[in-house]
Amino acid sequence: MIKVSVVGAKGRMGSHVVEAVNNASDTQLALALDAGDDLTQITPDNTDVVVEFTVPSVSLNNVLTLIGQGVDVVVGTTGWTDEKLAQVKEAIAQGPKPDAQKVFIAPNFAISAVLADYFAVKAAKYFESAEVIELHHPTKVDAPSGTAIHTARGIAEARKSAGMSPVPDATETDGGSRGQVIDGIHVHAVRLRGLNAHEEVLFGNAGEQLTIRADSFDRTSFMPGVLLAVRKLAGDAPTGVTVGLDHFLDL
Ligand SMILES: NC(=O)c1ccc[n+]([C@@H]2O[C@H](COP(=O)([O-])OP(=O)(O)OC[C@H]3O[C@@H](n4cnc5c(N)ncnc54)[C@H](O)[C@@H]3O)[C@@H](O)[C@H]2O)c1
Ligand SMILES: O=C(O)C1=N[C@H](C(=O)O)CCC1
Repeated sequence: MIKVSVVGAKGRMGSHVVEAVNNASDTQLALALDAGDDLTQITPDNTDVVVEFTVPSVSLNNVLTLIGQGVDVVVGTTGWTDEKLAQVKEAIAQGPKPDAQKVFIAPNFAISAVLADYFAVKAAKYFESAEVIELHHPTKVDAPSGTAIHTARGIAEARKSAGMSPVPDATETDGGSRGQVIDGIHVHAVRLRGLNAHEEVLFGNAGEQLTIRADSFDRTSFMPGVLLAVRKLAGDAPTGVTVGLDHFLDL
């Protein structure tokens, strides 16, 4: 049995993870902690893998504490920047198991979203224009979504590798309506009661359009991906920091 502790266990995602861990035949719940709890209760004696779903403002500190505790961590919380990832790598190097520590971070655990992201990166070099629209429930604290940032960066990277020019855009007045520009790609965030987690990637050429869309209607959609990551970390996942569930899929 894989012993799993959950941090952020009372949250929308964390409570689903507790249920998924309790229901899977190869995992068992160790500790379920939330704000105000002492994370140093989590040790290699009681926990094989920690799943962390909290809020972007606290996640880095939680991960640094858990690395200090010598436990492997699956992170679903958003808000990861290159600077934060560098701090995680440094903490691993200075931590109790620098050669064995595993930290896995995924902006999205839903297979639909991971595939949409993957297909978007493949399509990127074939289209002059690209924009990302993400649509979420109105209780989400961050915008744009971590998934949309990841998608925009992937599209930008693919365009750069293909030697493409910036996306065409003659906008002279904006007022914010063109969204946030991430590595040259416009990202638009919609917050609407009734939605859960959705993303559309729009690609355009003269006379044609490709739309790639992923819809997570329910948070249960994230749980197979979370359990896959837990099993990989308890098994043959690479050491160090890995970002993106695509690394654990046969793509
Ligand atoms: N990767 C994915 O597939 C995926 C899917 C959905 C949500 N998310 C992300 O997961 C995060 C959580 O989303 P949510 O909807 O569950 O939020 P939420 O607000 O429902 O839950 C967050 C939980 O974290 C707890 N918390 C706050 N500070 C803490 C601390 N210092 N230590 C421990 N727990 C603390 C809160 O009390 C709360 O219970 C967000 O960043 C969201 O974008 C990722
Ligand atoms: O509900 C959320 O919050 C979600 N956050 C992630 C993101 O920001 O990309 C994944 C989708 C759901």
